[in-house]
Amino acid sequence: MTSAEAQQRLDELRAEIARHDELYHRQAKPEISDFDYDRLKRELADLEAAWPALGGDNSPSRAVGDDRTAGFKTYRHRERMMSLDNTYSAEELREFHDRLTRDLERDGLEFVVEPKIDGLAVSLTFAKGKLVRAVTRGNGVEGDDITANALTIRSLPRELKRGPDAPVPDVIEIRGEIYLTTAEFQRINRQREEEGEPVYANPRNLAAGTIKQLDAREVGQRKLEIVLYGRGYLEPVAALPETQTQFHGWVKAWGLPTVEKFWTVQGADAVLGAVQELGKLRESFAYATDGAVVKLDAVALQRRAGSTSKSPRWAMAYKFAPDRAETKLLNITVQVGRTGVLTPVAELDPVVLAGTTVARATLHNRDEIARKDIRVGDFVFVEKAGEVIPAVIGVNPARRTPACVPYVFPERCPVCGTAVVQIEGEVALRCPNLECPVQVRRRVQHFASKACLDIEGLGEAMVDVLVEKGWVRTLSDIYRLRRDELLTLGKSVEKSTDNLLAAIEASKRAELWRFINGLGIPHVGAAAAKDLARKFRGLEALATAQRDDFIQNKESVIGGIGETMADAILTFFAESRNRNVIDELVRAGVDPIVPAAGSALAGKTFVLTGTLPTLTRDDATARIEAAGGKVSGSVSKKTSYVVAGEEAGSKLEKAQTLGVPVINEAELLTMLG
Ligand SMILES: NC(=O)c1ccc[n+]([C@@H]2O[C@H](COP(=O)([O-])OP(=O)(O)OC[C@H]3O[C@@H](n4cnc5c(N)ncnc54)[C@H](O)[C@@H]3O)[C@@H](O)[C@H]2O)c1
Ligand SMILES: [Zn+2]
Repeated sequence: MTSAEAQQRLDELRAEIARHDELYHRQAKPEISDFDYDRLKRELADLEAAWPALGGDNSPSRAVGDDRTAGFKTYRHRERMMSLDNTYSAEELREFHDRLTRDLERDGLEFVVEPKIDGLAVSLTFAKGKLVRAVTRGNGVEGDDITANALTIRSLPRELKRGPDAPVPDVIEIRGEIYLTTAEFQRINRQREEEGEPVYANPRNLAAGTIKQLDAREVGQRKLEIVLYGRGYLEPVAALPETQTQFHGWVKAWGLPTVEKFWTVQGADAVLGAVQELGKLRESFAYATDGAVVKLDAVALQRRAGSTSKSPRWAMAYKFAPDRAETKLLNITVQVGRTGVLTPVAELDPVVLAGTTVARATLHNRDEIARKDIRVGDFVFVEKAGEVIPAVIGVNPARRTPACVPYVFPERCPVCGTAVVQIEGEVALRCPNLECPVQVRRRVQHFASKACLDIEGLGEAMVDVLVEKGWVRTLSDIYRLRRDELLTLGKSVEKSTDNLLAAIEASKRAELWRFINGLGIPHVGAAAAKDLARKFRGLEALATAQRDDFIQNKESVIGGIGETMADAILTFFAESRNRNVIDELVRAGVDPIVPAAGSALAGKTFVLTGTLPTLTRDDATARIEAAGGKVSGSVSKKTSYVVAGEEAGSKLEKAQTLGVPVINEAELLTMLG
């Protein structure tokens, strides 16, 4: 390789890695597997080592991947948050051990082997034992302040337990990982699938995407968890633990969630033994792990070993390679979701991967298939790591036969035949036909479901029948169902038909937010629907809203409705057919209940705690009561909201344990209108 060639490859690699860093850390939407990413990183490191003259001060090999995103205040860590050097090779793990033995001139070094939790790094600051702040890693120097979102984590204590076994320092940054359990990951993905939204590829991406939502109430609807294992800044320095093993004991004594298991061992063989044991045990852990972290146990030795610009020299991540198998791609099918998104799915010759039989795998979208040139009849590599959804990562070109022709993505919806479209800025292709039977079915099912109009008797099976018969093509058709037609559905359906028609009739007077939720606007869930109902007080007003009804000077006007949601709402109603749905619903007699003006808070109970920035307690109470709400002194399950200010105390804690929504003064003022 000439110097010019090396330079060219370096430039390519640096650009490519920077792009994947952005996708992974900031957008939580990686395009390639960690394994492939780590390979690119390794190639870069090797090239940089071979060509030290070819610069690279700004190289991604020198920096920590940056997760900072718009909408959050940033906060400077008192001590930097680092990344870890990683390897997939046992041999290199040995070299790490031998290097430290040499550098520290000491035999029989002790190491701690911990699970490497595949979540999102977070730093918690406790001052005088109280949790005051949660911050993401960011660029290592400063991160996003996600305190409000972290407070939705029920297993996170607000205060460190004091006891004889663990001194509570004046100030300490405790590092750990925010994650989603496998069960919660699957629950959310199932729901997304039902709603025709793309599913998340793994729990890590979903956790990362969740913690960066701007509405803490939306975050609270996904059950995030946390585990703590590391230490940042600490004051006074005399309170430093002697070993990492001791620190784990403290974390536990303070009452914080700790890693499920760790090993304290001596020598390279024992380290590898522990890593192997972890490899077997990790399937039983509540969180996804992508490897082991091996750390020098003695804190004094850690300090002697020091760190590079990016990672400590006293620790190393050993990553487990994902399970990979080769199998034949029998077919590609295309599914249509509620919002019309077309998702290609690989139908595979069944193969065993990471302990389960895999017969289908996601192909993401048209661009992915084209980029990897995946063809029906190819032998493909399928990969699955832990809880990750199996994915086709590429083809084996050596086994391609001439009969395999390039895959042509359907230009028409496989269900209704309408020409598909691509919305600007999206990779997905959609069937734009709002009357497409699959979409109609999913939309009507959503509209009638418990979270929306809650129409009894209009379950998924019934909706299927109505759509199949052609009686329901749009939401408003529900309100035009004919008794005589329904009676043709079978014998002795008279009673159930009358019940169904009565339930449908009653739903015309449901609360406004239920209709808003029922429209199926992307990104708009129940919490947002309630905010929108309070603000717009009618379907037509919402349908004709302008951008500045949502966002002014880049600031959100309606608490809880950020830019993504505002755009989704405007795009939705820019489609004339969606606006027609509103007109038709109104014409069909739909007349949602809107809380009367001046009683915006009717039936709601508030509890105030802490000092609010501008309102006194009496002011706040008077304004809540004027709007028809009640103010109570203690938090219970019946409390609608806790309004928390500076130095909020036990009431805030109680609200969090009971799952009562917590709002700040600004959100209260928005509710008051
Ligand atoms: N697929 C992609 O496109 C893509 C892009 C960028 C990064 N990545 C992946 O992200 C990672 C790189 O990011 P990184 O800098 O966070 O490195 P890393 O994840 O390899 O290691 C550092 C992180 O490990 C975490 N960690 C988990 N358990 C730990 C424990 N017990 N002790 C200490 N730390 C622990 C910490 O949050 C720490 O920040 C790599 O795994 C890489 O594969 C993937
Ligand atoms: Zn269609």
